[in-house]
Amino acid sequence: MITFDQAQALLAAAVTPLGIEELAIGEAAGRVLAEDVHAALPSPRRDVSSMDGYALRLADAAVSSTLALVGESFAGGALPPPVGPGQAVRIFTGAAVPQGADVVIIQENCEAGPGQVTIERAFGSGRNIRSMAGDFAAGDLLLPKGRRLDPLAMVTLAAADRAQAMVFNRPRVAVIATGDELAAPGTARDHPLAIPESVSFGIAAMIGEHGGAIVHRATGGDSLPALEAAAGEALGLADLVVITGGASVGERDFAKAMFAPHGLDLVFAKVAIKPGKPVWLGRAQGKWVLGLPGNPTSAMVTARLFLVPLLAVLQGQRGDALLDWTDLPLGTDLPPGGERETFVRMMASPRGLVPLGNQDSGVQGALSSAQWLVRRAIAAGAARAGETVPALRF
Ligand SMILES: Nc1nc2c(c(=O)[nH]1)N[C@H]1C(S)=C(S)[C@@H](COP(=O)(O)OP(=O)(O)OC[C@H]3O[C@@H](n4cnc5c(N)ncnc54)[C@H](O)[C@@H]3O)O[C@H]1N2
Ligand code: MOO
Repeated sequence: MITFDQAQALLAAAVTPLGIEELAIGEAAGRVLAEDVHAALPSPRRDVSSMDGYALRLADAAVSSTLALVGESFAGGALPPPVGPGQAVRIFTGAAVPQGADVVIIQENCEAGPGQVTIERAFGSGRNIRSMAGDFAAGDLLLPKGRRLDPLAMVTLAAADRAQAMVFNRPRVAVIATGDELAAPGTARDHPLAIPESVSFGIAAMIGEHGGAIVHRATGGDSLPALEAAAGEALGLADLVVITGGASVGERDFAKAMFAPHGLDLVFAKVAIKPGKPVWLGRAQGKWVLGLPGNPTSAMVTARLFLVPLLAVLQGQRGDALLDWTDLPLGTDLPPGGERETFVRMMASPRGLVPLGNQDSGVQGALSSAQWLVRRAIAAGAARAGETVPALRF
């Protein structure tokens, strides 16, 4: 059996990004940039006021002085006239600072009269002026290739004055859940031998959060001919097929077998991890196939550890960038590690991380309380409360 690191290296070596396309900015949220984005303009474009008030010369800014109002400056309005000695311009937030002015006194410290303004109160040392290009200059690199256009990056993209962006294609993903016992949520109560099909809903949500588009969903029983047909249909529609269940060694574990007539080539199968040992990755008809164990906790842990990096690489990112372990303190002692590398489901507490009480691979009830996966090496020694351990956001 290969180790977790070996499996990650095989994934990174085998998988390459999908194609790229140009999208209008309004369509690009959530995509990954396939180009560097440079600023077309400086920001701010010129010296602008950061407050509503009066622009004047610092030399004229004594308390009780009265200045002649010679114009006004609005954001997006005409450029104001210059300010000379003894003069001021009415100014608003974001508006151009007139030539000659080097301070804006906020209006709360002034009293305006007809054609004039008097500085009534002492003001602080701030000039209330944002300098031209103080944020970025024209030509500056604002967003690198590989950056996901999350809500914050969307602001930066628009500020670069870009109407469109080159982005990686969204991976089209098919999700197949297998098992004769599975029934659609809401219907299991009607069949004494059925259980709700839960896993694919978590997997589909994770795919959506990481930039994939679900193009097909199916639930298959445990009959091989029907599963072979389902595999063919999914391969025809998607860049990636995620199949849950049937990954182990049971008589009706057909997840790999159903892709065999479609030319399945395995990248790896079986990894020395707990939970999730039966996870496998392959390629068939030029499409990726990721097999996850059916046990709900195992499926979600292996999705976080393999599906998320796989989606990242398909979208031009480094898969290991999504495996960003942080050292965090334990809130309790941990027993020694076993013969498989273990990913312990943990919650944050004021004392540090504490494991969920039930670490069984089949857990569904407490799964929503799991916030972190703590990595425990094969045969790791016991860990004490207060020690730091590598943790990954689950
Ligand atoms: N003799 C051995 N038995 C097992 C081994 C082994 O090495 N030797 N490995 C175990 C491990 S580890 C795991 S993990 C499981 C995974 O097996 P499968 O991927 O074949 O999963 P299934 O048998 O199909 O299902 C396991 C369990 O999960 C439930 N399930 C499956 N799919 C769903 C779903 N979509 N929604 C909700 N629940 C689901 C299923 O009913 C089973 O209870 O194998 C061990 N066995
Ligand atoms: O590896 Mo399985 O996921 O332990 O139960």
